[in-house]
Amino acid sequence: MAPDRAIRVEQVRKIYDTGRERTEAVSGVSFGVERGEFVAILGPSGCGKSTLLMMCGGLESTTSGRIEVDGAPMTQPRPSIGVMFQDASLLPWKTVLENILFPIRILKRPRAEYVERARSLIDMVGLHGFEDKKPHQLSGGMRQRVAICRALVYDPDILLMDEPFSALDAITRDEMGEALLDIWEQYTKTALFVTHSIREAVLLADRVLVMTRRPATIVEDIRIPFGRPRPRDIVGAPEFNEICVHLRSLIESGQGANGVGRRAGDGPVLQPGRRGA
Ligand SMILES: Nc1ncnc2c1ncn2[C@@H]1O[C@H](COP(=O)(O)OP(=O)(O)OP(=O)(O)O)[C@@H](O)[C@H]1O
Repeated sequence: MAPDRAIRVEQVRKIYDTGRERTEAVSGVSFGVERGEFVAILGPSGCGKSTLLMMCGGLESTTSGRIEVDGAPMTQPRPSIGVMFQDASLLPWKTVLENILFPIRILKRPRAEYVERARSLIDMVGLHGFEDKKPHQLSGGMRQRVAICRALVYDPDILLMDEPFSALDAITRDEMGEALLDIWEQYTKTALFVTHSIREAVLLADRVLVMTRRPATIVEDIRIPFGRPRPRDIVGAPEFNEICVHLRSLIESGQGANGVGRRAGDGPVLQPGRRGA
């Protein structure tokens, strides 16, 4: 395994068997994520994206295949992996600061060493002055900002995010995308990010994996040609739009089920670099 490969997924398959019903959610998926890389997973609803993410976090078992994180088989959750879900799931009786510091308590780390980091994350996501508020006093976007801080406070190497902004309105969602870009530029982590939003995937990611309908396989692995720091106005560039259109057509066609997928290393379908990104 390449030393800078943070996540390696090899021929992973997942069948949910409830006794009465067998559902093949993921079928023979393979990919790698380099250290410091931000990889988005896009695909139709119900295709198995969350299942794949949970398996990478050790929160769900694989039926067959292998997942390695930092070179070791992934069998159970680890402190080096932070997770963030669609629902912020904050503790309603705790303040913003205490919610952010909650993982420190769970991991039995010395709280005093993390308070400053928690406060700087709070500032970074624009929540300065809200440290002592309770979740019900915050908007949905603010709660998700708290959840980002909570996922990052103990400095995990890898962040797994499952549609973290999908419950938000379009404007707040854009703001959250920008907040995440800001954070990324300061604390580069390895990230696996599940989203339904093509635009969000192209704005945030270094690579986008496009999945087919269930059982999910990867139909395309495309490298996003925009560097970092990523200009916020990139969303208005014709090339940005061109990539989005291409991804949309792939998802809508649902093509590739049990077929051969493309990898970023195979050469970009769009060859965007040649268009002077
Ligand atoms: N615990 C479970 N038991 C049985 N079936 C499950 C379980 N979790 C998920 N599934 C099934 O596996 C399939 C994939 O679900 P998953 O949540 O991974 O898809 P998804 O792509 O993340 O969906 P969405 O985009 O709608 O959130 C679905 O058919 C779902 O019903």
